[in-house]
Amino acid sequence: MLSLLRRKMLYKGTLMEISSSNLLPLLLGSVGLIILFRLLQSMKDRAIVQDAVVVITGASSGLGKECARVFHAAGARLVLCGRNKQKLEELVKELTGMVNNKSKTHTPHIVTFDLADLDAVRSSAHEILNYFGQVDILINNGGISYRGNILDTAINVDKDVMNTNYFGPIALTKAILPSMVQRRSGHVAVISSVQGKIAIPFRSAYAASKHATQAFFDCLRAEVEQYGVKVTIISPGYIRTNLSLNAVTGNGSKYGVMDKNTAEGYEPRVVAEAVLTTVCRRKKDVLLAGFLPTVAVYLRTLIPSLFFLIMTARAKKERKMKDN
Ligand SMILES: NC(=O)C1=CN([C@@H]2O[C@H](COP(=O)(O)OP(=O)(O)OC[C@H]3O[C@@H](n4cnc5c(N)ncnc54)[C@H](OP(=O)(O)O)[C@@H]3O)[C@@H](O)[C@H]2O)C=CC1
Ligand SMILES: CCCCCCCCCCCCCCCC(=O)OCC(=O)COP(=O)(O)O
Repeated sequence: MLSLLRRKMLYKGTLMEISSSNLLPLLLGSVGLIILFRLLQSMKDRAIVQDAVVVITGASSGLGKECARVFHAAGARLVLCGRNKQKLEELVKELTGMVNNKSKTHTPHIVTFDLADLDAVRSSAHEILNYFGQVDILINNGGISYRGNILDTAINVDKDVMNTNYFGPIALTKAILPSMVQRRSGHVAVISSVQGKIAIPFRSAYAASKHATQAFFDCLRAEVEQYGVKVTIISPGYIRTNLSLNAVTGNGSKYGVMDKNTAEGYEPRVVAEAVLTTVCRRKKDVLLAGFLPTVAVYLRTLIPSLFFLIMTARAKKERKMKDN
């Protein structure tokens, strides 16, 4: 007992010595080590992406556009997908005009198709494979949101949202997957949402499409791991993009409002960089959200009755605000 006490004092004595005379060099050394570690990790990430064929859907705006910037800078051979050819061409112009001293960069290739048109999705996948011979990383990002009350929403709106957010991405994945399995290599990433893990009122079609996405890609991960194909699901909270402006309402019209939550959301650049590191580090499932949404996700699993109460109160509050 006595010897233990003495050792403790000695330990404390050493600490005191360090804190009084050597604290600054120790701190500087630790910071230096952290910086070196980060630098080595980012070099490793770049090496994975350098020259890789990376397909990004929804590359014409928001998160997809930012992912294009980040992956291009890291040296990827990009395939930029979307419906708007002009916007994609402007992005290619911007990317090819960028000066990059860190990586060898490539001129991106454009493929236009509507994710809701499954035949177009399949033929575009074949076009990409014919052109590049392979896809190393597929980033299923393109999507649309929804604002509406279930009672007033036409079933065609639910179908449209499901086609764009779920059937389109899974059709693209299924068309590209056999070539990945054959090569015993490839990575499928999907941008889901916090709403793929919890359902919030007045987002039924969107939350349903993201829950389906989570389920499909969880199944896929388990099924293709043995073939060397990796699957990553990224579920962000609000991001400052045009998502709410482009959202569809219950009667199929455009919502056209920049919501406060969206405007105050994450910078797309921050999320795009997280997508790069998440994919490079082969993470399986990543929630990119603040404190409250994270608590809400845990609450949904651990105390569902409380979560449902909170959501009912939220629906009541939102309806009241709309009525006033
Ligand atoms: N912003 C946010 O708060 C959050 C967004 N997300 C997810 O991030 C992803 C990207 O959205 P974000 O950047 O925010 O929103 P944007 O509206 O800015 O971008 C959506 C992209 O998807 C494309 N797209 C939409 N519909 C179709 C379609 N039918 N066929 C082909 N492409 C289509 C658009 O291309 P175009 O119209 O030019 O064809 C556009 O490039 C989505 O999956 C979204 O669910 C997840 C969590 C939070
Ligand atoms: C301390 C205990 C309190 C616990 C309270 C927890 C309940 C808080 C509710 C939080 C709800 C968060 C919703 C987040 C939604 C989100 O981030 O969605 C991302 C999107 O995909 C945005 O799409 P949208 O079209 O809805 O803008």
